[in-house]
Amino acid sequence: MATSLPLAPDAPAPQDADPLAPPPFAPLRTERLTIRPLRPEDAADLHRLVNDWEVAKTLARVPFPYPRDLADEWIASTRMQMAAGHAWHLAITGLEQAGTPEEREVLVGCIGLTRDAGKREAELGYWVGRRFWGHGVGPEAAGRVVSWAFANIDVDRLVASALVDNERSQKLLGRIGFRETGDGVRDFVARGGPMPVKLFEMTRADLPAPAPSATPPAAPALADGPADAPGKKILLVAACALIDGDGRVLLARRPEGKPLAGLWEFPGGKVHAGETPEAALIRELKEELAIDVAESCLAPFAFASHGYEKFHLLMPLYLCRRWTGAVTAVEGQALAWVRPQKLADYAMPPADKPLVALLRDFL
Ligand SMILES: Nc1nc2c([nH]c(=O)n2[C@H]2C[C@H](O)[C@@H](COP(=O)(O)OP(=O)(O)OP(=O)(O)O)O2)c(=O)[nH]1
Repeated sequence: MATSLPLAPDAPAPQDADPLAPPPFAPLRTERLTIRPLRPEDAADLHRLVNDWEVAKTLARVPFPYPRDLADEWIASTRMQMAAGHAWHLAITGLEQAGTPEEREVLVGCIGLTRDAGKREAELGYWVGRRFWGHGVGPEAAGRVVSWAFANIDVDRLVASALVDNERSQKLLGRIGFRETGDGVRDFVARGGPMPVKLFEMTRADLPAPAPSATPPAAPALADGPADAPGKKILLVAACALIDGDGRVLLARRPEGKPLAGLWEFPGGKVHAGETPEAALIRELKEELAIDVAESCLAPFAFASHGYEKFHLLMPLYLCRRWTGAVTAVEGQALAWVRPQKLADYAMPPADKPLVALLRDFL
């Protein structure tokens, strides 16, 4: 169990909801678990599972014994914090007697992320009820939440801590991509004072690589690679800055499961073998945004040339002010119309940085 899951509503939910906060939380599923917002009717089960010394002693902010009323208060506070985009404290549930007529959902534990918007990071905490220990619930739930977090909330780093004597939790963090960064001390309410902990962190780069997609192959490498990176293939990607009548630029958020998930990008995609960049862009804009663009409306503007770890990206960027159809997030991706001066507020892939500066000056 990572220490920092607060189960006492000690911080009032901020009133100033962040405009980048995601929409209402859609339950996350794994092979055996569902991770969803806590509901008032979870209070009795939550209280029974967490009011257990073996669980409470590993959690920094959980009192022991845990008063029954606190479970109700805590659940109510989690809903406000989530609505404000400040913290996501969620129920981990599973199915008992799955596949039988007696099948029912049971609360297994809780998992939470608390965001520090200023630092673009969030802290992960979790616990699992004692009767569910030893079944891999922790890594299954935590791995899923970590992948969701990088794709959906504005963070570049996740942090966590675990008591020095809680090796099980330390191993779990390592399994899902966290790296140990040092030692610290945390106050543990139930222990009555400070306790030594190990500190952990992970960035987007520590996420396990997404499974390869089954899309048609990109255009073959144009050259064996630039001089600074022998052997690196060149990946040709066509991208577009769509500009609306108010001079705002469309950004799309890379969805969970893709490399660089959670970063905002110019719509577009890989140029397939035999395609021109313009044809690729027209296809991608139709597939991703349901709009029709004529080739004559694509104005070449600039290009990005950037060395990623496994390939070198060559990405022409076009400007487009005319299209037909309403811009629609066909793949469920988040979209944002952004004023050129505000583009730098959005975390984008490193290749895009020079393009953002050029657009700001040009538009
Ligand atoms: N579309 C787009 N891709 C970008 C930008 N900046 C940047 O580094 N890239 C990189 C991310 C990816 O490595 C690559 C685009 O590949 P992708 O996988 O998203 O392309 P795709 O839409 O064809 O995706 P898929 O069908 O293969 O899943 O280019 C950008 O602003 N827009």
